[in-house]
Amino acid sequence: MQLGMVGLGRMGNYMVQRLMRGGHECVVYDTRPESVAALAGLGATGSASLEEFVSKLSHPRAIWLMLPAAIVDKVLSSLVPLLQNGDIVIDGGNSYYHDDIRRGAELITKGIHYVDVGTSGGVFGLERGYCLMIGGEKGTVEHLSPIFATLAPGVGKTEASPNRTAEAAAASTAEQGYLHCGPHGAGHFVKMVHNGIEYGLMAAYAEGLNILKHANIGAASHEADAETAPLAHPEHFQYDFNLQDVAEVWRRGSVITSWLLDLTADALHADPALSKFAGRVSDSGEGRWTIMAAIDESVPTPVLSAALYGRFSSRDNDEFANKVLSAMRAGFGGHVEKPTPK
Ligand SMILES: O=C(O)[C@H](O)[C@@H](O)[C@H](O)[C@H](O)COP(=O)(O)O
Repeated sequence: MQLGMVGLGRMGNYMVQRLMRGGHECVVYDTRPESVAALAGLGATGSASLEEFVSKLSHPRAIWLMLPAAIVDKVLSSLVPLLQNGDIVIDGGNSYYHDDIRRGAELITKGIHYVDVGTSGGVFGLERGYCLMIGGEKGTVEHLSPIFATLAPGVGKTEASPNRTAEAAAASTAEQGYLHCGPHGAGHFVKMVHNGIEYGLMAAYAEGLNILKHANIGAASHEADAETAPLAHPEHFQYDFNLQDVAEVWRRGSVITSWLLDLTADALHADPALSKFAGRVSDSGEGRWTIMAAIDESVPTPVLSAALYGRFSSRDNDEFANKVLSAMRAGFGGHVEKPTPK
C-alpha cells in the first residue's frame, strides 16, 4: 500500500527502506533535502514541502510521523490543515501517551484518524524488523495491517512460547511482531513501560560489570585509603577479570542472555575501556513517564526508579546533594574530602 513518511532520520529512513523492500510505495518528506534525495535515489517519491508531500498521497492518506516527541505537535499544526476527512496520521516516535489521548480526540473531530505506535528495534530494525506496539481505533489499525506486517519481524523469527495455544496465536498478531494494544495511547503506554524495563535491564548489566571491574581493588589497597573504609580482606579482591570474555561467556547458555548483553559484549570487544563514552547517560522521557504512571497507579517500581535516578546522577545532578553530605561530615566530624580528580 502507499505510505507517507515525515521524518527521515535513522529510524524513518530505515523504515522506508524496509517498506519499499516489502513492495510498498513510499512518499517521503523531511526538512533536510539531502535526506529526501537519499531515499528518492532508492525509489521513494520525494517532496520538497509538506504541501507537495500531501498532494502526492492518495486519499485516504496514511502518514507516518517519525519525529522527536517534542516536535510532533508543531508538525501536526502544519500538516493537519492540509488533510481531509478519512486520512490517517500515525505517530511512530516516542510520544507521551497523554499526548496521544489528546491528539486522538482532537483529530477525530476533523474526521482524521490517529494511531500511536511504539517502535522498538533501533538501527537494527531494517534487517531484523521492528517490534510495534499500537494504539488506536480497531478499523484504522486493521486498515494499516499491511504496513505493520512489513515493518515487523514476521512469524517464525522467534519461536512461539511453548504454552501458547493455537487459539491465542490465531486471535492476535503478536507472533508477527506487532500488536494492537488498545485505544489511543495504548501503544505508547506499552512502549513506555518497555523502555522503563529497558532502563532497569541496562542498569543491571552496567552495575554488575562495574562490580567485576573493581574486583582487583585488594591488590593496591592493603593500606587504608582516606576515602573509603579499609578492606577487611584485601585477599578477597584480587581478580583481574577479562570483562570481554565474561560478557562473551554469559552469552552462551546463561540465564542472563539478551540482545542488550550481546551489544554490551560487542562494545567491550571494540574497546574494553569504553573510552569514547564520557559516562553521562541521557533519557528521552519514557523512563520517567513509566515511574509517573507507576506512582499514579500506586505500583512500586524500586528497580526502574533506581535505574532512572542512576541516569540523573550520571549527569552530575547529584553534585550539590553530595556537597551537602560532605558539608555535614565536615561539620560533625571535621572530615575533609579528597579533591575531585580532574
Ligand atoms: O526500543 C527501542 O528501540 C529503544 O527503546 C528506543 O526507542 C529508545 O527510545 C531510544 O533509543 C532512546 O531512549 P532513551 O533516550 O530514553 O534511553
